[in-house]
Amino acid sequence: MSSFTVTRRVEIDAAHRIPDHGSRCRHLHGHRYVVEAACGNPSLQEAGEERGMVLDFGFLKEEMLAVIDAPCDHGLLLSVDDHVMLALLAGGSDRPEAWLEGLRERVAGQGYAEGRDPALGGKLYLVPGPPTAEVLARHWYERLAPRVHARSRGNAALLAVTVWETPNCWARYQP
Ligand SMILES: Nc1nc2c(c(=O)[nH]1)N=C([C@H](O)[C@H](O)COP(=O)(O)OP(=O)(O)OP(=O)(O)O)CN2
Repeated sequence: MSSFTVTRRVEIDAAHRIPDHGSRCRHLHGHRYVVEAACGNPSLQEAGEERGMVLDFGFLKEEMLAVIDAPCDHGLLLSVDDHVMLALLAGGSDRPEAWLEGLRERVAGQGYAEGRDPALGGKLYLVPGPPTAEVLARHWYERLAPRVHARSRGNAALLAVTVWETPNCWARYQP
């Protein structure tokens, strides 16, 4: 059976750290992340403005910018369990415990928390585990998949998300 795949790439700059890492990756550092989303469809759409397409590249770009670029570009990607970093940032809040509790509730409820940190005012994006390339690939897959489905009116499916941390290291989530 034939099938078609389209892939869109977005790039962001972000900082992270891997708190449990035994070497240098436990220290706060940055990456030029490259994120690729691959979408598939066994056949091309037959009507409307997406006729002849799996999914309009432009629609995929809009969804990736909303889910990845807007909350994370020039941001700080942390684990909700990174108590050291979160305690530092909470120092900028009038009510640090309430701020931390709010973040924990949002990560438990929806799988992530986004916003501004009260110390530096920068973008802060929390995920449930260490922000490795693997965890981020799975996380962005889970956020993007329903948007791809909706945006293609149920025609296309998100197949995989690939996250490049460096030009030589990448991880892919493909359920
Ligand atoms: N399986 C994974 N291993 C590592 C991850 C990861 O997300 N998944 N992340 C890191 C660090 O964040 C680090 O920034 C990248 O790894 P490292 O080996 O240090 O990369 P280099 O700087 O040597 O990469 P070059 O492309 O060679 O410059 C560690 N491991």
